[in-house]
Amino acid sequence: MGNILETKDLTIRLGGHTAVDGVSIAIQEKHFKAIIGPNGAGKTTFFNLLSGQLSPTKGSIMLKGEDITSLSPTNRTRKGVGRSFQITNVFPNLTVLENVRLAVQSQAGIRYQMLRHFSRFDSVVKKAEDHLKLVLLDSKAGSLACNLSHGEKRKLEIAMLLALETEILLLDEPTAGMSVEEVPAIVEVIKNIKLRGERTIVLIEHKMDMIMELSDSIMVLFNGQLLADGPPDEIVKNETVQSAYLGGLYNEFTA
Ligand SMILES: Nc1ncnc2c1ncn2[C@@H]1O[C@H](COP(=O)(O)OP(=O)(O)OP(=O)(O)O)[C@@H](O)[C@H]1O
Repeated sequence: MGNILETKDLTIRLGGHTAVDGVSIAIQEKHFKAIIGPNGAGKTTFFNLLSGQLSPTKGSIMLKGEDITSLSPTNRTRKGVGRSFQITNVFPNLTVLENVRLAVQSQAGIRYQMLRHFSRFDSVVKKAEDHLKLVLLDSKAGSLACNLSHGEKRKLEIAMLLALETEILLLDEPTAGMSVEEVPAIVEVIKNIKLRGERTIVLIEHKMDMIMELSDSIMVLFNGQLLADGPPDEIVKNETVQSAYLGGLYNEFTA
């Protein structure tokens, strides 16, 4: 399978600091890549560059061979690069199903005026229900989004991201802020998405057991630079990576 996403010498300076420094990677179609690195390594900044929230100082981003470096986030989503919604994109006073339905509707480009006939759009509802099943949230379809637990809200965000039907999913720490009990469910959700084999997934995470279980490959950022990129078993044995983590995240890395 060919590369779906590539970066070449991707670099950004922020406030006099090079947050991402000359990163060149290639991600194959349907691949599951994790991005790890100590706090401040540049992981989120790298994601912001991929999704278009930030523009690089130098370098380029290619999607299936097309240069998308100067495209807006919306246009990148249209082309197939989807990033998980933040809680702020969720309508708190709509039900879970209505939130996902609106995301499906926006992807399908159905016009606002047609919203009143929305219940007739069986296929839209069906798609929304499928996405909710995949994220194990179908039992909460009728609940108001504001009444969900933190973990359930993260699942809803993922369902809304799935609704955009992008080939690439960028998941930025989906377990952030979750209680220990909530984590296995989100791992299950991401595993389900992976098992469907339809998407390329790029995941930022700190939880090493989750990364080891899900990833085809792991890239390690350190001080904005690409320290290593390879299969999980190679990465955990990599001495440079181990010593980088000795700086403070050693326990996390070996957990
Ligand atoms: N807007 C900004 N202006 C100046 N510096 C920034 C800005 N955004 C990020 N940085 C700096 O860039 C570096 C990389 O930050 P980034 O948030 O990408 O790291 P990270 O690997 O995602 O960290 P964490 O694991 O803590 O989320 C940090 O030193 C951070 O302070």
